Amino acid sequence: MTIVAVVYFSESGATQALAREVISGISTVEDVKVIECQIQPWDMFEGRFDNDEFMCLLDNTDAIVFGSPTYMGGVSAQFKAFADATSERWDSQQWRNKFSAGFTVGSCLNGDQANTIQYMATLASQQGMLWVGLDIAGGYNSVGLNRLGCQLGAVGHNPEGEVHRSDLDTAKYLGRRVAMITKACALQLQAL
Ligand SMILES: Cc1cc2nc3c(=O)[nH]c(=O)nc-3n(C[C@H](O)[C@H](O)[C@H](O)COP(=O)(O)O)c2cc1C
Repeated sequence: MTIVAVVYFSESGATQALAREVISGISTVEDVKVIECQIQPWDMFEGRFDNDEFMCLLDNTDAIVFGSPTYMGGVSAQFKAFADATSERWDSQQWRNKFSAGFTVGSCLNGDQANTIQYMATLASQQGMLWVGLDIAGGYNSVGLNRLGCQLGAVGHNPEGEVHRSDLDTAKYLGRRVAMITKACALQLQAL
């Protein structure tokens, strides 16, 4: 069975709302199992992410979707601590050829969310993973998906505590896209 994990940090729930949409998009694809992995404050020890069980779960996946709020134009410290912990998989390129994608949310309409997604794509590349962006031209979707025009991943705007409906739907679309691509290619990639 194809397994897709959604790894995210969320403090006040907006990134979690996007994560739940990504998960619901993944769940629309038959024979794909989804695992929700939320980075918790108690996973941090002296500034480092330390949760072996969490990391081992991710080892056994075909794809990992990353999520973080945008903090000061980048990922949150808690997500970065998780990213730093993946360095233990880096030297052996243990996560090579897993698919990956990313989502984020900020309280500004253009609060440098794209920079957060760019970092996630860099992390994925460092791990030899394959990045899946959006195949939706911003402003050209009949139901308003990708209204913020970021094709590298799903970006949300959370002006007053609630993520815009169209951004939630975009996250769901991205989850389904990752699941479909992963399901179609995972076996061939494992053989490489
Ligand atoms: C320390 C900090 C830095 C932030 N920096 C940004 C930012 O650079 N751009 C932005 O649009 N929003 C920024 N925000 C707003 C958060 O991204 C926004 O509230 C988001 O919805 C939080 O996600 P969460 O509800 O999953 O915790 C910042 C919030 C905090 C607490």
